[in-house]
Amino acid sequence: MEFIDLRNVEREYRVGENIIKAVDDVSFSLTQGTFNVILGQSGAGKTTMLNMLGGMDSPTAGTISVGGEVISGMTEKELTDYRRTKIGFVFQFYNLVPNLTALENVQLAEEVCTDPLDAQEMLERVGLSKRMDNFPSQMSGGEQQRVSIARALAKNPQIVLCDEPTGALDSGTGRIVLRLIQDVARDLGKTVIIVTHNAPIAEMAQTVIHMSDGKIAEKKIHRHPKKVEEIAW
Ligand SMILES: Nc1ncnc2c1ncn2[C@@H]1O[C@H](COP(=O)(O)OP(=O)(O)OP(=O)(O)O)[C@@H](O)[C@H]1O
Repeated sequence: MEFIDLRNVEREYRVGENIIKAVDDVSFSLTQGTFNVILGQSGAGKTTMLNMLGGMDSPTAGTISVGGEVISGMTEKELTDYRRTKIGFVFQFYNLVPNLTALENVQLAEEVCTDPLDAQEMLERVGLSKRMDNFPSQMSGGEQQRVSIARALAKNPQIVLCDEPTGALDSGTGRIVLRLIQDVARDLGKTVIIVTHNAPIAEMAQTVIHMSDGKIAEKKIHRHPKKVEEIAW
């Protein structure tokens, strides 16, 4: 079985009389240590998928396994533990703590994880060795996103989940951030999943899960994924 494995996953929402299938009978698998994109238009079911992979939500049917462990039937407490130890999150709007410095934001990982990586080293890896004592408000959007990447990696997670990580950045800064996620995650052997509506980003991925209307419209494997510099944005 692959590292991440989804079988016939559904997530239904009941709104009044109606049932909405945000994710509808989705099956796919992803290999450990790869760079993957879940692509889709607004309403396709990407966030619902990300929430289930990240242990914030559970499917109403089907199974999700990660590293041989079935997460779809976990209790709230088990899911909290899973989120805390196995997943690093990178969000569109960074979600840094405003009154903590860059270093302190990354050090938060040490408080919640059993096997964290060194916060200073993670900030050096993302090119911020000179900005460790800066507060988020003293940094550009791209720099704040680099702090949030360092924070996600410092947890030493198995999976890095990124929700529109370049959505608030100009294209040049977005490229730098994507290259960083790709390079640092590869060096550290992490499995990356980026959720985006931005189709060119998918060309960088080894696997693309294209979602439409809650279903998989297409699954693509790129034997030779493009470098971020080769992508027409
Ligand atoms: N809590 C909820 N209650 C009812 N319907 C929901 C809920 N969350 C999502 N949905 C519905 O499920 C579908 C998929 O939503 P989802 O947020 O996963 O899409 P998305 O691809 O992430 O979209 P976007 O890019 O706009 O964030 C949509 O039709 C949405 O309205």
